[in-house]
Amino acid sequence: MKPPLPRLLLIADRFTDPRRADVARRAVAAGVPWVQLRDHEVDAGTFARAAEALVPVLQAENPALLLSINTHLEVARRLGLGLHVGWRGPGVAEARQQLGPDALLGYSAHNPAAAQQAAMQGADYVLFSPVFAPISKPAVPAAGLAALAAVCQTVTIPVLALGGITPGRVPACLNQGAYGVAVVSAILEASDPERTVQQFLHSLSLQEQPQRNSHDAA
Ligand SMILES: Cc1ncc(COP(=O)(O)OP(=O)(O)O)c(N)n1
Ligand SMILES: Cc1ncsc1CCOP(=O)(O)O
Repeated sequence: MKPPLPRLLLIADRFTDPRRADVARRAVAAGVPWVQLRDHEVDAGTFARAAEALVPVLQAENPALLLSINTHLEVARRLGLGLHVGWRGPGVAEARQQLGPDALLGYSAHNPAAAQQAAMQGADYVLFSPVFAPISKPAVPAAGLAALAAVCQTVTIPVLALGGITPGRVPACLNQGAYGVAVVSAILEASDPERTVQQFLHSLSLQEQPQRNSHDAA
Protein backbone atom coordinates (compact mmCIF):
# COMPACT_ATOMS: atom_id res chain seq x y z
CA MET A 1 0.00 0.00 0.00
CA LYS A 2 1.30 3.49 -0.86
CA PRO A 3 1.81 5.89 2.05
CA PRO A 4 -0.54 8.88 2.34
CA LEU A 5 0.40 11.77 0.10
CA PRO A 6 1.57 15.03 1.67
CA ARG A 7 -1.00 17.85 1.47
CA LEU A 8 1.46 20.50 0.26
CA LEU A 9 3.15 20.22 -3.14
CA LEU A 10 5.67 22.78 -4.40
CA ILE A 11 5.79 22.80 -8.20
CA ALA A 12 9.35 23.94 -8.87
CA ASP A 13 8.50 25.43 -12.24
CA ARG A 14 11.54 26.42 -14.33
CA PHE A 15 13.75 24.67 -11.78
CA THR A 16 16.67 24.66 -14.25
CA ASP A 17 17.14 28.32 -13.28
CA PRO A 18 19.66 28.09 -10.41
CA ARG A 19 17.96 30.90 -8.49
CA ARG A 20 14.63 29.08 -8.54
CA ALA A 21 16.32 25.78 -7.69
CA ASP A 22 17.81 27.39 -4.61
CA VAL A 23 14.43 28.74 -3.49
CA ALA A 24 13.08 25.19 -3.86
CA ARG A 25 15.94 23.95 -1.67
CA ARG A 26 15.15 26.57 0.95
CA ALA A 27 11.48 25.63 0.82
CA VAL A 28 12.33 21.97 1.44
CA ALA A 29 14.57 22.97 4.35
CA ALA A 30 11.61 24.95 5.72
CA GLY A 31 9.30 21.93 5.59
CA VAL A 32 7.82 21.46 2.11
CA PRO A 33 7.26 17.68 2.00
CA TRP A 34 6.75 17.17 -1.76
CA VAL A 35 8.35 18.80 -4.81
CA GLN A 36 7.57 18.42 -8.50
CA LEU A 37 10.35 19.36 -10.93
CA ARG A 38 8.76 21.13 -13.91
CA ASP A 39 10.33 22.99 -16.83
CA HIS A 40 8.66 23.09 -20.20
CA GLU A 41 11.09 25.68 -21.58
CA VAL A 42 14.23 23.54 -21.86
CA ASP A 43 15.19 20.51 -23.94
CA ALA A 44 15.16 16.97 -22.55
CA GLY A 45 18.91 16.81 -21.99
CA THR A 46 19.00 20.07 -20.05
CA PHE A 47 16.02 18.92 -17.97
CA ALA A 48 17.67 15.57 -17.18
CA ARG A 49 21.03 17.09 -16.20
CA ALA A 50 19.41 19.74 -14.00
CA ALA A 51 17.18 17.15 -12.30
CA GLU A 52 20.12 14.83 -11.65
CA ALA A 53 22.00 17.73 -10.04
CA LEU A 54 19.11 19.10 -7.96
CA VAL A 55 17.57 15.88 -6.62
CA PRO A 56 20.48 15.03 -4.26
CA VAL A 57 20.57 18.65 -3.07
CA LEU A 58 16.88 18.49 -2.13
CA GLN A 59 17.22 15.04 -0.60
CA ALA A 60 20.10 16.29 1.54
CA GLU A 61 17.67 18.79 3.09
CA ASN A 62 15.05 16.08 3.71
CA PRO A 63 15.82 12.41 2.96
CA ALA A 64 12.08 11.64 3.21
CA LEU A 65 11.16 14.25 0.60
CA LEU A 66 8.64 13.05 -2.00
CA LEU A 67 9.78 13.98 -5.51
CA SER A 68 7.97 13.94 -8.84
CA ILE A 69 9.13 14.68 -12.37
CA ASN A 70 6.82 16.53 -14.76
CA THR A 71 6.48 14.85 -18.19
CA HIS A 72 9.95 13.25 -18.53
CA LEU A 73 9.22 9.58 -17.85
CA GLU A 74 12.77 8.38 -18.47
CA VAL A 75 14.12 10.83 -15.90
CA ALA A 76 11.54 9.69 -13.35
CA ARG A 77 12.37 6.05 -14.01
CA ARG A 78 16.14 6.53 -13.90
CA LEU A 79 16.03 8.51 -10.65
CA GLY A 80 13.33 6.32 -9.08
CA LEU A 81 10.94 9.26 -8.65
CA GLY A 82 7.23 9.86 -9.23
CA LEU A 83 5.90 11.10 -12.57
CA HIS A 84 3.38 13.86 -13.25
CA VAL A 85 1.77 14.19 -16.69
CA GLY A 86 -0.78 16.42 -18.37
CA TRP A 87 -1.53 17.01 -22.00
CA ARG A 88 2.23 16.76 -22.53
CA GLY A 89 4.15 13.53 -22.20
CA PRO A 90 2.80 9.99 -22.10
CA GLY A 91 -0.83 9.36 -21.28
CA VAL A 92 -1.73 8.13 -17.82
CA ALA A 93 -2.40 4.54 -18.94
CA GLU A 94 0.88 4.38 -20.87
CA ALA A 95 2.82 5.89 -17.96
CA ARG A 96 1.27 3.45 -15.50
CA GLN A 97 2.11 0.54 -17.74
CA GLN A 98 5.71 1.75 -18.18
CA LEU A 99 6.35 2.54 -14.50
CA GLY A 100 4.42 -0.23 -12.80
CA PRO A 101 1.88 -0.19 -9.98
CA ASP A 102 4.16 1.14 -7.25
CA ALA A 103 5.27 4.38 -8.91
CA LEU A 104 3.60 7.63 -7.88
CA LEU A 105 1.69 8.99 -10.87
CA GLY A 106 -0.29 12.24 -11.09
CA TYR A 107 -2.24 14.11 -13.74
CA SER A 108 -3.08 17.78 -14.43
CA ALA A 109 -6.85 17.96 -14.89
CA HIS A 110 -8.89 20.98 -15.87
CA ASN A 111 -12.38 19.47 -15.64
CA PRO A 112 -14.18 16.58 -13.91
CA ALA A 113 -14.23 14.30 -16.97
CA ALA A 114 -10.47 14.52 -17.40
CA ALA A 115 -9.94 13.84 -13.70
CA GLN A 116 -12.21 10.81 -13.84
CA GLN A 117 -10.47 9.40 -16.90
CA ALA A 118 -7.06 9.86 -15.25
CA ALA A 119 -8.26 8.08 -12.12
CA MET A 120 -9.62 5.18 -14.16
CA GLN A 121 -6.34 4.88 -16.05
CA GLY A 122 -4.27 4.63 -12.88
CA ALA A 123 -3.45 8.11 -11.61
CA ASP A 124 -2.82 8.27 -7.85
CA TYR A 125 -3.93 11.91 -7.60
CA VAL A 126 -4.92 14.85 -9.77
CA LEU A 127 -4.03 18.51 -9.72
CA PHE A 128 -7.02 20.67 -10.60
CA SER A 129 -6.31 24.13 -12.01
CA PRO A 130 -6.60 27.04 -12.21
CA VAL A 131 -8.81 27.32 -9.13
CA PHE A 132 -7.87 30.99 -8.81
CA ALA A 133 -6.20 33.15 -11.47
CA PRO A 134 -2.55 32.03 -11.58
CA ILE A 135 -0.27 34.51 -9.82
CA SER A 136 2.19 34.30 -12.72
CA LYS A 137 -0.55 34.80 -15.35
CA PRO A 138 -3.33 36.84 -13.70
CA ALA A 139 -5.15 37.29 -17.03
CA VAL A 140 -5.92 33.55 -17.19
CA PRO A 141 -9.50 33.14 -15.92
CA ALA A 142 -10.07 31.21 -12.72
CA ALA A 143 -12.13 28.02 -12.82
CA GLY A 144 -13.40 28.81 -9.33
CA LEU A 145 -14.15 26.97 -6.12
CA ALA A 146 -17.37 25.42 -7.44
CA ALA A 147 -15.41 23.79 -10.25
CA LEU A 148 -12.93 22.47 -7.69
CA ALA A 149 -15.83 21.01 -5.69
CA ALA A 150 -17.20 19.32 -8.82
CA VAL A 151 -13.88 17.57 -9.45
CA CYS A 152 -13.60 16.52 -5.80
CA GLN A 153 -17.10 15.02 -5.98
CA THR A 154 -16.28 13.14 -9.16
CA VAL A 155 -13.15 11.21 -8.14
CA THR A 156 -12.11 9.34 -5.03
CA ILE A 157 -8.37 9.85 -5.54
CA PRO A 158 -6.87 12.96 -3.89
CA VAL A 159 -7.41 16.29 -5.63
CA LEU A 160 -4.90 19.07 -5.02
CA ALA A 161 -5.97 22.63 -5.82
CA LEU A 162 -3.60 24.63 -8.05
CA GLY A 163 -3.54 28.13 -9.47
CA GLY A 164 -3.36 31.29 -7.41
CA ILE A 165 -3.01 29.38 -4.16
CA THR A 166 -1.88 31.40 -1.13
CA PRO A 167 -1.90 30.39 2.55
CA GLY A 168 -5.08 32.39 3.07
CA ARG A 169 -6.89 30.48 0.31
CA VAL A 170 -6.07 27.02 1.68
CA PRO A 171 -9.18 26.73 3.90
CA ALA A 172 -11.54 27.55 1.02
CA CYS A 173 -9.95 24.81 -1.10
CA LEU A 174 -10.10 22.19 1.65
CA ASN A 175 -13.71 23.14 2.37
CA GLN A 176 -14.57 22.19 -1.23
CA GLY A 177 -13.13 18.72 -0.67
CA ALA A 178 -9.55 19.24 -1.86
CA TYR A 179 -7.05 16.91 -0.25
CA GLY A 180 -4.32 19.55 -0.39
CA VAL A 181 -2.78 22.34 -2.43
CA ALA A 182 -0.09 22.75 -5.09
CA VAL A 183 1.84 25.99 -5.24
CA VAL A 184 4.19 27.70 -7.67
CA SER A 185 4.48 31.46 -7.29
CA ALA A 186 3.43 32.03 -3.70
CA ILE A 187 6.55 30.15 -2.62
CA LEU A 188 9.00 30.59 -5.52
CA GLU A 189 8.39 34.36 -5.73
CA ALA A 190 8.05 34.97 -1.99
CA SER A 191 10.19 37.64 -0.36
CA ASP A 192 10.55 35.23 2.58
CA PRO A 193 10.05 31.65 1.31
CA GLU A 194 10.67 30.06 4.72
CA ARG A 195 7.95 32.16 6.34
CA THR A 196 5.54 31.45 3.49
CA VAL A 197 6.13 27.69 3.79
CA GLN A 198 5.39 27.92 7.52
CA GLN A 199 2.16 29.79 6.73
CA PHE A 200 1.08 27.06 4.30
CA LEU A 201 1.87 24.29 6.78
CA HIS A 202 -0.04 26.17 9.46
CA SER A 203 -3.08 26.69 7.21
CA LEU A 204 -3.13 23.01 6.30
CA SER A 205 -2.77 21.87 9.91
CA LEU A 206 -5.70 24.01 11.05
CA GLN A 207 -8.13 22.02 8.93
CA GLU A 208 -9.77 18.78 9.95
CA GLN A 209 -8.69 15.85 7.83
CA PRO A 210 -10.97 15.71 4.77
CA GLN A 211 -13.45 12.85 4.77
CA ARG A 212 -13.15 12.38 1.02
CA ASN A 213 -10.12 11.74 -1.18
CA SER A 214 -8.15 10.49 1.78
CA HIS A 215 -5.81 8.24 -0.28
CA ASP A 216 -5.54 5.43 2.19
CA ALA A 217 -4.81 7.78 5.09
CA ALA A 218 -5.59 6.04 8.34
C1 LIG B 1 -1.28 29.60 -16.21
C2 LIG B 1 -1.09 28.14 -16.33
N1 LIG B 1 0.14 27.66 -16.28
C3 LIG B 1 0.34 26.36 -16.39
C4 LIG B 1 -0.71 25.50 -16.54
C5 LIG B 1 -0.37 24.05 -16.63
O1 LIG B 1 -1.31 23.15 -16.96
P1 LIG B 1 -0.89 21.86 -17.80
O2 LIG B 1 0.00 22.27 -18.92
O3 LIG B 1 -2.16 21.20 -18.17
O4 LIG B 1 -0.14 20.97 -16.77
P2 LIG B 1 1.35 20.69 -16.34
O5 LIG B 1 2.31 21.00 -17.43
O6 LIG B 1 1.65 21.51 -15.14
O7 LIG B 1 1.37 19.25 -15.98
C6 LIG B 1 -1.97 26.06 -16.59
N2 LIG B 1 -3.06 25.30 -16.71
N3 LIG B 1 -2.16 27.38 -16.48
C1 LIG C 1 1.82 25.24 -13.23
C2 LIG C 1 0.41 25.67 -13.18
N1 LIG C 1 -0.56 24.81 -13.49
C3 LIG C 1 -1.76 25.35 -13.42
S1 LIG C 1 -1.74 26.97 -12.96
C4 LIG C 1 -0.04 26.92 -12.86
C5 LIG C 1 0.83 28.06 -12.52
C6 LIG C 1 0.19 29.01 -11.62
O1 LIG C 1 0.21 28.64 -10.28
P1 LIG C 1 0.59 29.78 -9.22
O2 LIG C 1 -0.58 30.72 -9.18
O3 LIG C 1 0.84 29.05 -7.94
O4 LIG C 1 1.84 30.44 -9.75
